[in-house]
Amino acid sequence: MDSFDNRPLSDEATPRPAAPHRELGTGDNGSILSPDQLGELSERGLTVACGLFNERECLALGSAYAETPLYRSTIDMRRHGFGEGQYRYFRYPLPGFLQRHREQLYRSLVPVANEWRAIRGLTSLPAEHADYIRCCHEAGQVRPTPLILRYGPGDYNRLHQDIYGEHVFPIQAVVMLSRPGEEFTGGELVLVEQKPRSQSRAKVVPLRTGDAALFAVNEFPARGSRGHYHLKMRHGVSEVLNGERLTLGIIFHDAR
Ligand SMILES: O=C(O)CCC(=O)C(=O)O
Ligand SMILES: [Fe+2]
Repeated sequence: MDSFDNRPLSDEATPRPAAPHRELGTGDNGSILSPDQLGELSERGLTVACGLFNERECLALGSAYAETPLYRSTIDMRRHGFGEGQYRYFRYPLPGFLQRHREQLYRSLVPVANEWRAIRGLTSLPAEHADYIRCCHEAGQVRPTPLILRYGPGDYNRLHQDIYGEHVFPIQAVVMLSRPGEEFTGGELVLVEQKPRSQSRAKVVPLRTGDAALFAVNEFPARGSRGHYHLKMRHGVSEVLNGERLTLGIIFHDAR
């Protein structure tokens, strides 16, 4: 069972000043993302949902980093040439609220994913994550991909793409669990966009605690004068200068 959900989440933690949150969930489109956010994601391959995770959820996930039984594997980034730092993939069942966020986010993101797929001439993905994950599992992609990443001073994450098999849900989320500027400095999330026959463009994504960056996993379409072209995306993290930086990654496909 999901013991994680029953753990006492301390309400006595030092209250953080509330960030001025961008509106989440207009209700009109049944999405936790506003039409503006979905439009920005669709056209630019990136949007930020401020305060998607609340303070309790961030604290709970941050302090759960040390709880080994929650994870299926722990990766030393240096050993694999991925950078410096460590990350841990959750095992199933995911903590209840993480499972709910993954399903709810999927439901909000799948219209953009399907719009991108239609431009590529690909079939639509199911509206519900449970049905999508069944397709992954049937294709042998059975290992859960949500993860927590931990970076200390000098740690960083090389530019990469999180593709784990034939099934690739084209959007992923990175949620900031730590308090930037207080708990760590440096460590910016960086996206690099590659337009065909052009030099690369970098985008630094400022995130506060609980904010989620939502961005293209491998590519997204843009309209050109002669139809669509595709921009390749890679993401990484600049060097952490001081302190400890924890993030949650939510990837919607599973891994082989
Ligand atoms: O730590 C970050 O900001 C990036 C995490 C990441 O690469 C991922 O979740 O796929
Ligand atoms: Fe990643």
